[in-house]
Amino acid sequence: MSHEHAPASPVTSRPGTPLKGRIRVPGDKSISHRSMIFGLLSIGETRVQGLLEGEDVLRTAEVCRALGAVITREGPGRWRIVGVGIGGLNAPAGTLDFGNAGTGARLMMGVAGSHPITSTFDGDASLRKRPMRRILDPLVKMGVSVVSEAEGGRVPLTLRGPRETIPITYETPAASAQIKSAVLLAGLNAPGRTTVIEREATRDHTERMLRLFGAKVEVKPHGKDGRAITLQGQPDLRGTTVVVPTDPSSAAFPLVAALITPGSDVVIEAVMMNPLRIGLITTLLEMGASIERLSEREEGGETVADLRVRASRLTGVTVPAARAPAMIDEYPILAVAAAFATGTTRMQGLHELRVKESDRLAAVAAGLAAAGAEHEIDGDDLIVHGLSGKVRGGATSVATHLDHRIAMAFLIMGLASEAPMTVDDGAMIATSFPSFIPLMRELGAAIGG
Ligand SMILES: O=C(O)C1=C[C@@H](OP(=O)(O)O)[C@@H](O)[C@H](O)C1
Ligand SMILES: C=C(OP(=O)(O)O)C(=O)O
Repeated sequence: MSHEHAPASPVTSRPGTPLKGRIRVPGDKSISHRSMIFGLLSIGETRVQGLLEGEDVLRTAEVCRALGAVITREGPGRWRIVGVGIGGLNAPAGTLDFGNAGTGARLMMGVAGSHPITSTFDGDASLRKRPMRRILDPLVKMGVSVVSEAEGGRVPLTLRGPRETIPITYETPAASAQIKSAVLLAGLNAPGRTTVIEREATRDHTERMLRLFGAKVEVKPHGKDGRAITLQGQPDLRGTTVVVPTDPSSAAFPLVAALITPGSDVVIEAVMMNPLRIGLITTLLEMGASIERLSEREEGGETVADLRVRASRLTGVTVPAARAPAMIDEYPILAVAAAFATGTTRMQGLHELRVKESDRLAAVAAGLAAAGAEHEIDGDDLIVHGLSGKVRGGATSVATHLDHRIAMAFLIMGLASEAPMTVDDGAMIATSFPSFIPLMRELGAAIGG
């Protein structure tokens, strides 16, 4: 059953030698999901290089197959998708099971919901707790019927698309690339112009990929930090080649590991430097981190850089709420860095963390407490009082709540704390970063089951 998992597998990390070497993390999860979805919605063949072969993306691939795409794996990270084109989706035979993947589920609600088919969405126990009303509200305005849903707009839920989808102008109620993308993807099958207004700019991978596949998209500034994105509906998307740059949200883990483990000197190769994704690097530089951006170049339409990271004395800072969209998935690992810093780090405006794979504010606070790291939650702010490099560690079972980023963050903590750290379940790491443990071991980290 989709909402059940194999028995938990605990993982332990231990303090050891400095981290040394060069690694390259896998492809970006956001772009990988989207490359499958755009492949499905195109006519002809799409070839993907550097796809993240994590469980979340593989679920999206499976769903694209159920909707009619022919998808083949041609080698490591190399995939071929033959799409059905906008308007051409097949009615799926069974439930669309997204496992742990919020991005996959929410974006595909826009895709399937805007077609005259009935589709049922489900996922694991974590996905079943996450709010979907934020996607259903705009889709209903576009003419989509929500046939049934679990209490409070959660999966399992069933959508039926209208004969003709209605183009809308919609202002997103939260800074969320998933909401923006669901509406734009639904707008692809609506005659006329669909506009999404966001008060704060969020990751722009959907807009970039729309253009790459041949859609007309206008992006205008809106207010102080926002954008208005307008799409001309029912374009002919044409299959193309997608080169997936590496995932800065995965690079964040070895990066912080090198900063907090004394004597470390590591290069993380070809990290995607999309400005809407690198709020963590900005923050760590403000904290005094030694991070050099080397050999900047283009890969897959994005700037990438090799990051040379050396162990550093970090100082606490205030992270403004306005930076949250550019580092939304990085707060758990920033909280770990902050525990090793000198002074207090205040991370402001973290309400969206409560609706991720777990309530990440609560999960981070519990993990910090188990490791003897001082912290407080003040409304939507997380405050960590740094221990100047001397974190006790020694937690014997940090509760990960089916959340990959909680698992990885506290395993990184254990590389530099005084006593080892054990997380209750490492299985979910495979959703976004299946090679996390082998790559960290390549750098000399002591992490094991
Ligand atoms: O659009 C995307 O690919 C993502 C958007 C973010 O979610 P929200 O849109 O809910 O902020 C992020 O947390 C998630 O990991 C990936
Ligand atoms: C929030 C995340 O992903 P998703 O919303 O796709 O489950 C994440 O990867 O940290």
